[in-house]
Amino acid sequence: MSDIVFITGATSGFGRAAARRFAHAGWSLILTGRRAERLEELEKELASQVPVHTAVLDVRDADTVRDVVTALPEGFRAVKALINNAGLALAPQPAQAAALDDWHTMIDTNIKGLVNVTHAVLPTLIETGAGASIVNLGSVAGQWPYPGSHVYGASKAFVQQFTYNLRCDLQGTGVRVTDIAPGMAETEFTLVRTGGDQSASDKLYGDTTPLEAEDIAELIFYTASLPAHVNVNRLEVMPTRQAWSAFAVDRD
Ligand SMILES: NC(=O)C1=CN([C@@H]2O[C@H](COP(=O)(O)OP(=O)(O)OC[C@H]3O[C@@H](n4cnc5c(N)ncnc54)[C@H](OP(=O)(O)O)[C@@H]3O)[C@@H](O)[C@H]2O)C=CC1
Ligand SMILES: O=CCS(=O)(=O)O
Repeated sequence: MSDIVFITGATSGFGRAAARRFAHAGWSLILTGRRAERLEELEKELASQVPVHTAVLDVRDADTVRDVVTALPEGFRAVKALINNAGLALAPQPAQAAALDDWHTMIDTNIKGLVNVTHAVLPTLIETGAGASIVNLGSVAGQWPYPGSHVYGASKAFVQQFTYNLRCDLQGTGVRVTDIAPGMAETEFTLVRTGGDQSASDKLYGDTTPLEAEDIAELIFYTASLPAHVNVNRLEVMPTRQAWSAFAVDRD
């Protein structure tokens, strides 16, 4: 029987690229996200290669998360890797100009959503034992502050600390936990962050060489397919052409 991976946010970006990477390696796929038509397209693309189960899932809805996990069909229950990828940034403006709703949406998705899915899948991962993995998508924003990151960066700092704390509690179960923290990667991320501003997205990723979804998918797959005794705690990765900036000073 093939290994089984459960991916949140499989309809775009890293999640969709990860689905293709795991399929290439012969894993069975549980693909989730809110956009049903995208899930159908991906299922059509990959179902000739590997068994695929899709479920429309908003990670913010803890009851639905629980139902989807409980209702996994025979052949998809023994999950070996959970890829907690669903997430988003909103409100690129400074904190003082951001809408409270946008802050709540980031907290509900990036923190509570990730917690909802982890809590629901954890018993299965513990049953799987040695070689099982949780791969959480954090961000460089969880470690490094920058203007306009406010709640987004703070939500990713949660992801890092939750990852480390899970490691402590799961010691002895065989379940590995990793925080993958990418820098700038060209996906639909900036389109979502800017409320659909394609030119802002093109500008951010233009005239440089950002990471691609496939780069992160490769790291996700690598982390989850290492020998069972190896746990990558955190992987921070940037494009070669991205680095940190200087401290900002307010002058007269
Ligand atoms: N691109 C980047 O520069 C970086 C991104 N990240 C993180 O990587 C992860 C993936 O982002 P990326 O692929 O770039 O962005 P995309 O916008 O391309 O993909 C985001 C995915 O998350 C899903 N998603 C969003 N909200 C929800 C929700 N409430 N319930 C379920 N699924 C949801 C979307 O699916 P749907 O809309 O169908 O629900 C989509 O599949 C995110 O956690 C992001 O914060 C981290 C560092 C860098
Ligand atoms: O998480 C995404 C990368 S960044 O926009 O915060 O640099």
